[in-house]
Amino acid sequence: MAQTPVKVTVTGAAGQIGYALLFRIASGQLLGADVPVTLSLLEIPQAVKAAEGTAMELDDCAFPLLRGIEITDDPNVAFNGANVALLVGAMPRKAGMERGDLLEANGGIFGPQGKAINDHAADDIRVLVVGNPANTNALIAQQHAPDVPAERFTAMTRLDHNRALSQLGAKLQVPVTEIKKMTIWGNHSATQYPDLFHTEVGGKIAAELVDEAWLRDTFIPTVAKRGAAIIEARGASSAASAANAAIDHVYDWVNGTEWTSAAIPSDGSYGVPEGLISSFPVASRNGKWEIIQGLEIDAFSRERIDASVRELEEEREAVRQLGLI
Ligand SMILES: NC(=O)C1=CN([C@@H]2O[C@H](COP(=O)(O)OP(=O)(O)OC[C@H]3O[C@@H](n4cnc5c(N)ncnc54)[C@H](O)[C@@H]3O)[C@@H](O)[C@H]2O)C=CC1
Ligand SMILES: O=C([O-])CC(=O)C(=O)O
Repeated sequence: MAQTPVKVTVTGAAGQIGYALLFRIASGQLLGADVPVTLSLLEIPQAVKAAEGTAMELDDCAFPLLRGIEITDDPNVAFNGANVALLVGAMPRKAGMERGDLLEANGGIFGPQGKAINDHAADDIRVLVVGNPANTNALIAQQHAPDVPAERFTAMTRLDHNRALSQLGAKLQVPVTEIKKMTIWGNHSATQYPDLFHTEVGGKIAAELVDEAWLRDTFIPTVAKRGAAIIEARGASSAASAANAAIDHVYDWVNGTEWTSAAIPSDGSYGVPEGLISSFPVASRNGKWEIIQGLEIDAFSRERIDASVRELEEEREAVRQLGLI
């Protein structure tokens, strides 16, 4: 019997990440080379025409797995029956905007989208928030979806994870495939903590293979500030690498992995207050993320995890004050 296609909804579909993402989803890289998909493209009214142009190009690829494309400016339509939702569309920070302005603008986007997911998505809906500030946008959406299991709302730190793999691989002159157990903790922001104290290369702990000054003064800031460095170099924020990370996140969530990084609702593990959507070392088993337990956290790591978690708490408090959750 023919397999029912999986409905994948992408918001901000006409944006630069959307353009890098949709073709890869349609080609089977998001879920697997044997899984048919339908795409639902959600945009604001002014960008619907551009999304239609992207849909024309998707048609022109004649992807064997692509069974339909829907384009809409109505979240209730876009999320109706959705199995996977990639929330990419967001208001980017502009000159003169404070964090609070950004949180408020995005609350207006992610609250209604969370509600539409709650009311219309399929029972197995999985949500990945890419739009910044990703962790707190995910929290806002989740808080508007009380009927959806809380752990189905996640935010993307896989790009940070991949950046960390690449930086370490270059430093040690090893292929990224030889690096195991990389971990990003905390917020997808400059306070994030890429942790090499549990990372293994050839069976050795990575932090012991590099000098402390490089770890502290080069590796951590390079990974944490890579987004800004890309903007500086390219004149636009990361797009293909962000789309690639979104593909990695969902593929591993659905198909399983023994170790990666994802921002998922905290259950209180490692002193991260329950409910915050914070990045952890995670495995995925039977389609569910699990926080990897039992890691020793030394004072160096503790201080950095706590700083990033504090920022997440401040963001949560700010959106509470704004009445967004
Ligand atoms: N978590 C991560 O690692 C990363 C996150 N990002 C974030 O991803 C977001 C998207 O980035 P780009 O694609 O480069 O931006 P972009 O500006 O090229 O595209 C955003 C699209 O979202 C649409 N949009 C705005 N409000 C919407 C709404 N309410 N519903 C549906 N669509 C809406 C816009 O019309 C636009 O087409 C930004 O917030 C960016 O900061 C970017 C890179 C990495
Ligand atoms: O920094 C930005 O604005 C885009 C982003 O999230 C990243 O590249 O990590």
